[in-house]
Amino acid sequence: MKSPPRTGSSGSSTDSKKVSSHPTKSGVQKSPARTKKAVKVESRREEEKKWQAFFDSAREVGADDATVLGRLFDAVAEEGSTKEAEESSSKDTGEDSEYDVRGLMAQIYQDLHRVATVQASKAASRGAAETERVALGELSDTDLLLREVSVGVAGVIKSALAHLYNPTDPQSSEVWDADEKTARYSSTRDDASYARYGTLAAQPGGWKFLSKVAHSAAFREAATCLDAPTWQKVSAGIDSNAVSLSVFAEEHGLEWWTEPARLHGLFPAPHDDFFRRKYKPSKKPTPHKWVVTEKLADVRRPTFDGRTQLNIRNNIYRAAAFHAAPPPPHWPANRPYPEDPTKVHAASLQPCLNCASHTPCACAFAFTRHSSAAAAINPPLVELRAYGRKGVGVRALERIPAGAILGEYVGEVQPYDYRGDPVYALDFSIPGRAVDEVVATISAKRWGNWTRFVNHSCEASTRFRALVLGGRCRSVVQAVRDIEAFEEVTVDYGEGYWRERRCECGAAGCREGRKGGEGGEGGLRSGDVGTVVS
Ligand SMILES: C[S@@+](CC[C@H](N)C(=O)[O-])C[C@H]1O[C@@H](n2cnc3c(N)ncnc32)[C@H](O)[C@@H]1O
Repeated sequence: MKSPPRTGSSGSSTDSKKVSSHPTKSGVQKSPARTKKAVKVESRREEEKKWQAFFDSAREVGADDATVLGRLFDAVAEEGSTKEAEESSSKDTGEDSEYDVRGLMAQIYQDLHRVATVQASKAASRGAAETERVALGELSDTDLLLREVSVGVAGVIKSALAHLYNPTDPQSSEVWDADEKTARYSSTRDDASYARYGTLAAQPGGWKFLSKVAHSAAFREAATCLDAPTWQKVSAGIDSNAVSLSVFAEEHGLEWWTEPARLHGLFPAPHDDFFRRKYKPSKKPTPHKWVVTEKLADVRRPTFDGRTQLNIRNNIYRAAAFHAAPPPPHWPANRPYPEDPTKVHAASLQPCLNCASHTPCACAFAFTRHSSAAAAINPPLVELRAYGRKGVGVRALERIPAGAILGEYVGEVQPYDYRGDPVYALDFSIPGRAVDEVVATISAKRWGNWTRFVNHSCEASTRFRALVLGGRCRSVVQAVRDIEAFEEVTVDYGEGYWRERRCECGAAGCREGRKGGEGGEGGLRSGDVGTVVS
């Protein structure tokens, strides 16, 4: 970021200092705690993998609900007996075998994202050929997945209605049959999920929330399969993230109202109030439009200087902003000025990340969530969230692996000495040249994307990296280590940024603690922002 302001996006030439120069990164002070934590995280990941594989097999295309549930129950029973054996041996090591609530929560966000994406691709491909195939009974994987989801959502809503009609006797086998609009006997009435869904629906805004979260298979499976104490923990997680989950579903364009609308006639007053507003099919998804407030209880739009901050995909260059500006001291002699400094002029020092060409090319980032291609942006599931005195920050909603490029830092391209943005201005130097050879400023105070909200930490989880792609010089945000789900994503703004400000990152190695000490403010050079650990 601009240190008071001038720091800089890191150039490759100075990439590797921070980790080794940071005492706490050596792991010496923290190693016992970290080791224990690492073991726990690893076993949780293994557990996650196992469950994912098993959910995938249980959800194999074409399996009907009864089959899927049958497999789930079998697997849970099997899991139970293995766990018992594991628990008796883990007592020796003093480790607990707690249910991974965090992993489940992350899976719910992933499920909602996946369904929204599949719905969107389905909507985009709706055409004569598709209609014909469906008429012929040739259902695609997408159709089958969406069908499975709507059956699941309808099941959740009907169960919640059943609880509503008969809440007092959870063991009663008389249930409300939504299709026949009558009470009938069911062998599944003792399924705890009725009361669990019913309780969620009974809260203010509950039907709407339930209709959204019901799109997650992990949520439905948890509500059906978990024992009471575990469900209590899970529902606490769901309750405290209800606003976040709800906004996430909306922002990703999840079409959540179809099933409740279809079952509209079953809702008794006053619950049918829920349908007063007519929901329209989703517009374009608009991720990162809202900030979830600190207690995760509400949302607001992000603002700066009283104006709403808006999202863009690419840098905005206005030639007029450069006409009166002097050329930067480091502007290459063989290049005309003014000119868009982010453009590759004739031959770039660094080759294109994708095609290795040094001359301008037409490559573009592949926006693919789990691609390992060098030129892929893996847009992570993240949300904007208020973090106390630090203001808006970014919360990871899934685990992000080290090395992933998370996004490009974009904004308005301004001259190198621009002073109109004291907060979001990022120094921009040509990739391959020294980071302090600043040739432009990327100002994101009004236009930008979620990366502008990444707060600083002296033990950051990402770094700024300057690179060339598709005839453009770019600053991207790249993970320098694995980032856990629900952890705040942070970056190091560089020493200069904090010379006249107070860092509140709270990291053990925070430079704030060294200020005024033994003159320890030196050390890291501007833009010296860590190395990728992969
Ligand atoms: C690039 S912005 C990050 C987004 C910003 N928090 C917001 O609300 O829009 C940088 C500003 O965030 C705040 N900030 C970020 N990291 C901080 C930290 N570690 N300690 C204190 N304030 C921080 C400071 O106000 C800083 O000028």
